[in-house]
Amino acid sequence: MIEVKDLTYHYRIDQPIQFPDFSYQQGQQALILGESGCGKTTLLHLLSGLLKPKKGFVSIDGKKLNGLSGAQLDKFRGANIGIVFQTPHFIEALSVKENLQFAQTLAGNKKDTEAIKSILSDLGIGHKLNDSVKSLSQGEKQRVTIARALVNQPKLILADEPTSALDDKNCRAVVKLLKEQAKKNNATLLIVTHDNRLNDEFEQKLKLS
Ligand SMILES: Nc1ncnc2c1ncn2[C@@H]1O[C@H](COP(=O)(O)OP(=O)(O)OP(=O)(O)O)[C@@H](O)[C@H]1O
Repeated sequence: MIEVKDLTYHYRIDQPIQFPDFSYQQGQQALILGESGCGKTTLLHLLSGLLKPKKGFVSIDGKKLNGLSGAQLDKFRGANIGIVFQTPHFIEALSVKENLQFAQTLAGNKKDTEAIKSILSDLGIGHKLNDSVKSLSQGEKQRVTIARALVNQPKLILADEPTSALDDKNCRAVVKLLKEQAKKNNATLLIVTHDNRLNDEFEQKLKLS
């Protein structure tokens, strides 16, 4: 489903970041672990095509991201990849529903309020549908971030440190939600983190150094 080979990136040419080769099948769930600064966010941006590798490739469903133009990449990402970013960012002037509808439109899909209601209800925030995102608590914002990553039923879900700011209870809840939602859609789930609390939750682990 996803394959990474010879992947190298650098922000400064004298400081290359090399990543190990790996591949995961459709529906697999894995943790990508590593200390702060080792390149986790960089890897996630490479996997989603937000950064272009200096060497090597990322291939998703047999399609090498390097070969796609900017516009093709945007479309491919919208249709196939859901990203849970480290810090939630929404269009503040819009409601939860409108933010999620916007994500559907961006991916080239029709607005589907029923699908939005269903995901929000799975995430325990169905009653927040028409609320302004500005009015949400941090934990609720985190759930809307997850909802936005899932709303287009992506084949691949990438999450960047989704639990590092959460207490133990919410940490367990967010991991459970991500795993359940990925399973429901048979999506591949990759979580990059330095949160060791997630260690026991996943059989598949990849360590970056
Ligand atoms: N825009 C940038 N310009 C220059 N260097 C950068 C940039 N972004 C990241 N780096 C450097 O690249 C390395 C990897 O950064 P990255 O953010 O991928 O690490 P990380 O493992 O996600 O860290 P953390 O766990 O602290 O978020 C770090 O040394 C960082 O300082």
